[in-house]
Amino acid sequence: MSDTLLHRSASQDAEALLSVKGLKVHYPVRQGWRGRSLAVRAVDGVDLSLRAGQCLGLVGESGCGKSTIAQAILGLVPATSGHIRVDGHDITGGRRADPMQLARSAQMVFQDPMSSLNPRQTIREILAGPLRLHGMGNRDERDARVQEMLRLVGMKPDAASRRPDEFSGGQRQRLCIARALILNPKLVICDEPVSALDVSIRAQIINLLLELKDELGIALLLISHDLGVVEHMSDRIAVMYLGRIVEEGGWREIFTDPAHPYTRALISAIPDPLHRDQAPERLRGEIPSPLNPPPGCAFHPRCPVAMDRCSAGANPEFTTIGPDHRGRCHLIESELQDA
Ligand SMILES: Nc1ncnc2c1ncn2[C@@H]1O[C@H](COP(=O)(O)OP(=O)(O)OP(=O)(O)O)[C@@H](O)[C@H]1O
Repeated sequence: MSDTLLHRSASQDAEALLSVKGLKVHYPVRQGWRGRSLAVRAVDGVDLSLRAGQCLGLVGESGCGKSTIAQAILGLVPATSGHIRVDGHDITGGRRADPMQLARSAQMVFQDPMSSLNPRQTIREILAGPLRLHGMGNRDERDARVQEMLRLVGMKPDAASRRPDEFSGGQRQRLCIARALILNPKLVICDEPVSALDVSIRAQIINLLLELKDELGIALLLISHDLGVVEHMSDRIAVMYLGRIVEEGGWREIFTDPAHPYTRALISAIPDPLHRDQAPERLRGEIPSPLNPPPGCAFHPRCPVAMDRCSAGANPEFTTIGPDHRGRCHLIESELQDA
């Protein structure tokens, strides 16, 4: 890596609200009855960096390790190795973060707003719950904060005395967003925030998240297998395949000049004619098991342009494509050498 890039990434990290370095999360499993111990390499050496006011889209097929990264950032699964810093707090390396402190720094919006709100509680009780847990404010102050949050997410004041089943899916997701923001976190992880919603209201929730990001200066980590949503929301994108980032860069780099065959295949599957200047490169087969990843480049069995060297040796290292663009692929290495 060039000195300039090293310098750039060091200065980016200095400003980063979220910094993930060399993260591995391996789940131990046993094969068969009294079988040998194996490891599911759900996350296998991931670096990520995200600044305040920025949205980083983490995209990849189901099972590639996106949710495991989110859980590790929230301290819900232990890192096997590597480091995670959230808002200046190291939450790995043996010094587990104070869960209360971490909850004030990072919160999550889940995919399914139906199941993530307790149907027996009023919206006031649901939203004020985190404030009570953290001993913040008296009853009047908590009520005022609940009203402030309802306003922020575009809900009427009388929503506070109602229960979740009185609201539509889109309104419930607004309420989940209000609950995630009530402690004033600096990082919000959105795991498939619109995929359970009607297509007609997805844009409203996406726009709300973008407005809140700008208004509050929060950092958004958007997890999705839907590149259309990621394209709409993200400033930067990291494309993940079988536990590793295979390409990352700014919005423009990823969507106008995708370099990795996996990214190209994902983009060609977006149902938007603007991105279909070439015949779609359909992905062959299923994502392999992280219990037994393919040798060489893990993507080679499904890659439409795989070469002999892709199935041999180690997974490719990152190649720098541009100032804000890098990818792991032997083809990228060869193309840059030939250029
Ligand atoms: N507790 C666990 N024990 C063993 N393996 C697990 C565990 N949790 C997840 N995995 C495996 O780790 C891999 C990554 O899972 P993860 O849920 O992080 O992927 P994902 O990209 O978020 O998928 P999805 O989009 O379906 O949520 C998968 O192969 C999954 O089966």
